[in-house]
Parts: sequence; C-alpha cells; structure tokens
Amino acid sequence: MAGKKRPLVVITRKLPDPVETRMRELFDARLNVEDRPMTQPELVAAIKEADVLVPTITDNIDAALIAQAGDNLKLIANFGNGVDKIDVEAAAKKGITVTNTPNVLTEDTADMTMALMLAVPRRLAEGANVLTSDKKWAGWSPTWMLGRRIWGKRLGIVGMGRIGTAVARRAKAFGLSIHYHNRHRVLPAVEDELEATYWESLDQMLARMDIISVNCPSTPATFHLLSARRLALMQPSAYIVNTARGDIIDEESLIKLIHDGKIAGAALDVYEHEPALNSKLLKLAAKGKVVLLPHMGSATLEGRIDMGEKVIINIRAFVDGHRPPDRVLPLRT
Ligand SMILES: O=CC(=O)O
Repeated sequence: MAGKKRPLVVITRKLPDPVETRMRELFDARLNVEDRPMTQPELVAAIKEADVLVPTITDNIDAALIAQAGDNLKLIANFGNGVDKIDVEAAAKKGITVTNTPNVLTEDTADMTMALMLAVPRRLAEGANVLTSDKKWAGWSPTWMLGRRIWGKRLGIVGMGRIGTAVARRAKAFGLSIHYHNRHRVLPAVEDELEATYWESLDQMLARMDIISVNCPSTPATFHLLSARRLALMQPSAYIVNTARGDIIDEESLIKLIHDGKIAGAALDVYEHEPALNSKLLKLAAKGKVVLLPHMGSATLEGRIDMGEKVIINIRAFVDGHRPPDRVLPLRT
C-alpha cells in the first residue's frame, strides 16, 4: 500500500449509511450499492483488486479465494466478530492481516440471548401468535398458556468469553444461578461477581442444567461440540439457546431429541446451514418447542454503526503502519 494516499477498500455488502459516508470520506471506497451478497466472480474480482477487503460474516473467504488475492491486498477487515468464514491461516501465509469487530456487539448479542432464553419456557411466540393469527383468544384463564418458570433455575454457559459473561450478568439479575464451561477458568473476581460455578467437564454440566446457552466461537475444535452424545446428557426438562454459530450444535440430533421429548426445547438465532433452514425446525416451531430467529443477535442500528467504526479504526491503524487493534491471529490447533 506504500505511497498510496487513499487505499482501495472494497466492501462486500451494503453497510449503514453513516458508515458508508465515513468510508467514502477516508478511503477510495468501493461500496456495494445493491443490498445483496457478492457473487463468487464478484468476490474474486474484489480480492484481486482491493488494497483492503471488508467482507461480512457470510462471505466465504476460504483458502481458494485468498490464493487469488492481488499482491496489493494486505488487510481483510471483517465487518463482524466471528471469523469462521475466513481462512485466517491461509491469509497469514500470504502476508495478509485479518481483523474483526469485537466488544461492540457484546451487549446487543447478550440482550438477544436473554430474550431467547425467555422465549420458549415463557411461550412468547406462541402467545403473540394467538393474538395475531385467526385463533380466538377467550381471555385470561388460570390454566391456559402455562410456561415454565425461569428464575431460580440453573443456567450453563458454554463459552464464558465477552458475550458469555454479558449473558451471565443479565441472567444473574433474572435470578438464575450461573454455571459455565470454558477452556480456561475466568478471573476469580468475575466468578465472584457472578457467583459462577466452573465446570471443567462439559458433560457433567450439561447433565445438571435447566438452560444451556451457547456462547463460544465456531472453530474446528468447537464443531459439533454439542454432539448427539452430549445433547443426550441434557435433562428432558432443559432448554438450549444458541446465539453463537449453528455448527457448534449437531442440529439434526438436537431436532431429534426435542422431537422425542428428550430435551424440552430450543431458541435458535443461528443454524448449521444458514440461511437454509431445516424444515423439521418449522414443525417444532409450530408445536411451540422451538423459537427461531434469522441471525439477529447483533442487529441493532447502533451496534452495526459501531461495528463499521471498528472496521474503519482497524483500516486506518493498518494503513498508517500501526498494529490494528482487533487483529485476529491464526488458531493454534
Ligand atoms: O454473528 C455476528 C458476528 O459474528 O459478528
């Protein structure tokens, strides 16, 4: 990029207006004016030409694509936290830095996790549906639409990172007791604040919880972390919430266990093959066993503008010859 004043920054998707305006002011920004994902040939053209590529979490930036990058591509500044669609290792081998947008979507995603945690036990979607569908509401009844109590229950968080901790803070305020499984134990001060119990064994935690919340990243090590065997350890009265990534759960097994009454229900924001949806999930939704959202965890206007600002900060730091604050290093596997 040396010698160039304004790097050519190719952005694969439409971003919120204030972000695009700022990008145009600062860079030679190539925006995607049509609000649709780039096709594969468009992505190839983009990676060949750009000094900086700004993909989103749905673009597949795999080794084959990275191999086609032009010599001037030195930075992939992801608009999003999860980098599971970027081959960070292949990028590093080609001398390309990768950055993401952590922190700014933590609280929004935790809010949505909390909403989903309530949704199935308290029958939110089913209840709302009574009023908006042509089903007749006969009025309040002592025995109708009874869900299950949330407060006083045990919440097991799989992945106590930034989002997991933000979920735990909210859940504690809702009267749940906090349990977690993580590769590493969190700081004692955080455990004390949350009165959290650490489970070294994920299996043992799964077997004892009322609600499980998945909050770890998707990596080769967490693929189907909640496998058929592990899901089968859960109690038949337990619920599972996933706002992380679909492939952390063996979705087909989860569907079967809910269908067979071996898990009470699930609230999902992410899917194993999204945007494709397993049609069996729709059948479970119709029975009130699952609540399904279309990957909206971080979808607030403020959050998306903050994410754009993070992308800009990373690009500017990099272009100015500094280490970008949100550099993602290849995984040590
Ligand atoms: O899912 C959203 C993200 O990873 O940013």
